[in-house]
Amino acid sequence: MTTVLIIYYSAFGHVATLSKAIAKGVEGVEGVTYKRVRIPEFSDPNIRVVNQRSTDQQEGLAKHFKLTKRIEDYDKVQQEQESIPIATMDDLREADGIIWGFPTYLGSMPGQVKSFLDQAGQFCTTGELEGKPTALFTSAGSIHGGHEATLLNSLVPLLHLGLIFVGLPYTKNPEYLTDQAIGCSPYGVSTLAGPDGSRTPVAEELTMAGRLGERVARVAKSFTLTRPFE
Ligand SMILES: Cc1cc2nc3c(=O)[nH]c(=O)nc-3n(C[C@H](O)[C@H](O)[C@H](O)COP(=O)(O)O)c2cc1C
Repeated sequence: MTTVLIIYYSAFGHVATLSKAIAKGVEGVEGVTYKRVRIPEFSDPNIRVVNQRSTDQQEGLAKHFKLTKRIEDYDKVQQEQESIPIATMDDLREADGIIWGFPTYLGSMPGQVKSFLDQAGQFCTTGELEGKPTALFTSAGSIHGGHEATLLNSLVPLLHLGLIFVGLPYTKNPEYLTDQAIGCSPYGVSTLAGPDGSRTPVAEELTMAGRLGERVARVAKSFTLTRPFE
């Protein structure tokens, strides 16, 4: 059996929702299963972004663009995810394919994810992840907030690890060829949380998320059978 690892960090649940849609796509491929794990929050509460704003800011841009929603929402999402296992280095070793998901923070990956990836730096020298297919998904506050930039710049560390990037091609994903503000692009899956975080992933984004899972699953299965890099 081929196993695709879906590894994610989510503060307010948008990325967690996408991870479930991706899992459905993976398990739709015969002979492939998935393991869904989460990258943990920083153990020091003082450096968690969610704690930066203890009171609502009612002035200027902060009134419109709420980077962090209410702490109650954050706590609820974290509780819902308690049953999801914490990601380990062995999860990466054992997977035949790896799909990474995280919110867009300042047009890039959150520190929690970078910190986890830095631990995985050991695999640059051992080569244990080389040749495994990989893909990315993210959530951003706004259509112009850098979801595509995040997917693109997050590819860099994955290439250092020798992973083989799988995107989301045009002909199979006509939904993103639109003038409507929805996520997803050739670089991977994305959703838009909205400036106040109230938007949830729409049907088109969830459909494309499933297709990305399916695509990685097909490549991983094929690599498992043919072992092209051995
Ligand atoms: C520190 C921080 C930085 C953020 N930076 C961006 C950004 O650069 N662009 C953007 O569109 N949204 C930005 N956001 C909004 C998040 O992307 C949004 O809350 C996220 O998509 C929600 O995903 P989640 O529900 O899985 O946590 C930022 C949020 C935080 C907390």
